[in-house]
Amino acid sequence: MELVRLINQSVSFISSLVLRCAAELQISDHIKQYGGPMPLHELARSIPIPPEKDLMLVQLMELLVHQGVYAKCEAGYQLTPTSELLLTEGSNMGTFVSFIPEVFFGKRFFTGKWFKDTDVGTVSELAYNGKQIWHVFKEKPELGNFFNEAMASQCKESVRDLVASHPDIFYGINNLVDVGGGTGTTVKVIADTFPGLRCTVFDLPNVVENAPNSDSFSVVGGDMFDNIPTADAILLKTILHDWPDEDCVRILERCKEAVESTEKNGKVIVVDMVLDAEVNDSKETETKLLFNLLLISTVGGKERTKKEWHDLIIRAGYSDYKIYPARMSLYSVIELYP
Ligand SMILES: C[S@@+](CC[C@H](N)C(=O)[O-])C[C@H]1O[C@@H](n2cnc3c(N)ncnc32)[C@H](O)[C@@H]1O
Ligand SMILES: O=c1cc(-c2ccc(O)cc2)oc2c(O)c(O)ccc12
Repeated sequence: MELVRLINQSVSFISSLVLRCAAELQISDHIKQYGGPMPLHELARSIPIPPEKDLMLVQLMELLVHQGVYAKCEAGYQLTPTSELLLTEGSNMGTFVSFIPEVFFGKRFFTGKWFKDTDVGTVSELAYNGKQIWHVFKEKPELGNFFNEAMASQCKESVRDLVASHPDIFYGINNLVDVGGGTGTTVKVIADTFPGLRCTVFDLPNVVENAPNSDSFSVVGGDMFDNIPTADAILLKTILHDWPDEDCVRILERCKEAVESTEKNGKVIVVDMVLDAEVNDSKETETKLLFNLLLISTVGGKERTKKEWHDLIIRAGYSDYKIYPARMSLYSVIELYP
């Protein structure tokens, strides 16, 4: 068993690559368009791939069926709720699963040498002359656009989950600013769900300049460490996990100032992982631990336990907070009250 476990883990990188391959070949879209269980040869011709590679496609599908990403019956391959998430006309998470950080940071990730090196800093700082990824993205817009699209492509699903599980969070507020909201995917879903709510996306100028023109939300460019537009509610969705504690305290202080300067009893809504929250699924804890390592190494952030969230919120001067358990996704909602 131990040997199998070790070998399994050492070849597990293939799982990420095969998933990326399925996304790039748009296998989910082809099966959906076929309209029923899709035989292998139909899938192969529809993609299309050269007939000499059919056998390779069989092996790829075998693994994905074994892992529950696709299903198979006698007549052919079928979608499962997991592979439906890759549908272009649906959640469209293809860009997210295609985001392989090696493209950004080279191969320095988690090598023994990297651990032993006296060089400290994130892999981004080591690969790009001491620069944080947010600055690299400004200089290399093609990398920045890929990252923003990857974030946007996982947003739809997690925000739909958020508004469905916790609609009450948005009741009674007139305006909301999504700080670090990228190109507006999150605020679009929120504004479409709550049409009376005025929404603004706030992010670095080089990011919001790529936001689509929309009647549903407005756009402001700026730096969240300097000044955040005032609002009844500030949303921080997967922002604080990018930063070490001292920076999070600064961001939370700016957010507190922004919600305190309105007439309403404002609040800050944090959407992020809670490492020791109740879990719905056995994969959840492992996924949180994987993300934790990813963030520590790429941006110098981390996922946090309930105690770490408590300490951060109190240090930033908030009087109270409430953690809502995650219902369907990895993310919990934490409401902060000034
Ligand atoms: C992990 S992404 C989260 C995007 C989005 N909230 C989501 O849930 O997908 C972090 C975002 O923070 C933005 N960001 C980084 N530094 C920032 C700063 N100093 N001021 C404003 N936004 C910043 C990035 O441009 C990026 O869009
Ligand atoms: O540096 C990253 C990388 C990711 C990432 C990696 C692999 C995927 O299939 C998707 C995403 O996500 C990040 C993230 O969410 C973040 O807040 C900062 C950095 C990164």
